[in-house]
Amino acid sequence: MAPTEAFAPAKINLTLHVTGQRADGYHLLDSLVVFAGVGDVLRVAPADEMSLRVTGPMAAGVPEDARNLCWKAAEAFGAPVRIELEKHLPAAAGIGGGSSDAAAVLRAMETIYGRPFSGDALRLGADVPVCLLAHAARMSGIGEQVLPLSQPPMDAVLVNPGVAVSTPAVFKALRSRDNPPMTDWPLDGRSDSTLAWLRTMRNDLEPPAIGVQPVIGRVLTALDEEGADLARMSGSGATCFGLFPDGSAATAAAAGLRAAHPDWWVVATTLT
Ligand SMILES: C[C@@](CO)(OP(=O)(O)O)[C@H](O)COP(=O)(O)OP(=O)(O)OC[C@H]1O[C@@H](n2ccc(N)nc2=O)[C@H](O)[C@@H]1O
Ligand SMILES: Nc1ncnc2c1ncn2[C@@H]1O[C@H](COP(=O)(O)OP(=O)(O)O)[C@@H](O)[C@H]1O
Repeated sequence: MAPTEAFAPAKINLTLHVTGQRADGYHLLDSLVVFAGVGDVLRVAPADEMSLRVTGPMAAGVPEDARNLCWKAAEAFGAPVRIELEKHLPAAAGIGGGSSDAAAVLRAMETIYGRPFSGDALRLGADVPVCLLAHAARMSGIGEQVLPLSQPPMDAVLVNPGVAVSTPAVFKALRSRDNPPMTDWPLDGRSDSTLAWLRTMRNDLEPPAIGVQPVIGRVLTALDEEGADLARMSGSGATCFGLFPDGSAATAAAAGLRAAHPDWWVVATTLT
């Protein structure tokens, strides 16, 4: 039987407000999440026992055993499968690579076995519910509340400076845990009003992440210098995104960033 293919797009937090902390230590979030055109590719097929092979340009260091979220997702679905993960996204990068991979495995298994995933996606990771939706959404709670919304497509450049960032370390370095939630966003679907609103929003994890990895500050400056309308970090970092007026401006900015920083991961893409 031919493997079922599933795409695992990069998750981008256009905003990430930390609004409180639960007694168990998890933080309450209010985040506008979108998905990029770039991502990992999963090939999943039924098998007698679980196996995982990781290939692709970003495979180095990604676990090929039960530590991988893909493996955990298949176990949660409840059937052994053979998985090939073609890794294009940097890991530990604030773009939900592992979570999006896990969600793609669940989607592929839903197709293969003809039944919906009946487990709790949140138990796999706080980002897995929104990645299972794979559509623009307001994410709240600790990640379990996901409200789909329509969002004008945005031309963007994603930049990762090649440093892995630990999500718990960034949350730990956060100074204020009780910050205001997002305000209501414009409903007119216009790119200019969405951009103006986004500029007034925040990623509360950006200052602590810059404290942990100062190169993130240099990425944001480089995106500003390439003419981004808005430059901000995604998730707990270190990947940052720049929003550009159109696709050709994003492509030109990406070329400039690659020339100046050949060791950085730089991709022009569309966020939807
Ligand atoms: C910060 C976010 C924003 O979208 O993205 P990433 O930076 O991971 O991409 C996510 O909330 C991360 O989701 P995910 O990476 O799935 O988190 P988990 O594995 O569940 O948790 C990793 C650790 O992050 C912290 N954590 C995570 C989510 C949350 N709402 N509060 C937390 O305090 C906890 O220290 C937890 O032990
Ligand atoms: N499928 C996967 N892809 C990448 N990393 C994974 C995967 N499964 C487990 N991991 C582990 O999870 C950690 C966090 O990776 P990732 O999900 O990409 O980061 P983030 O939570 O910042 O978006 C990595 O350090 C890696 O060891």
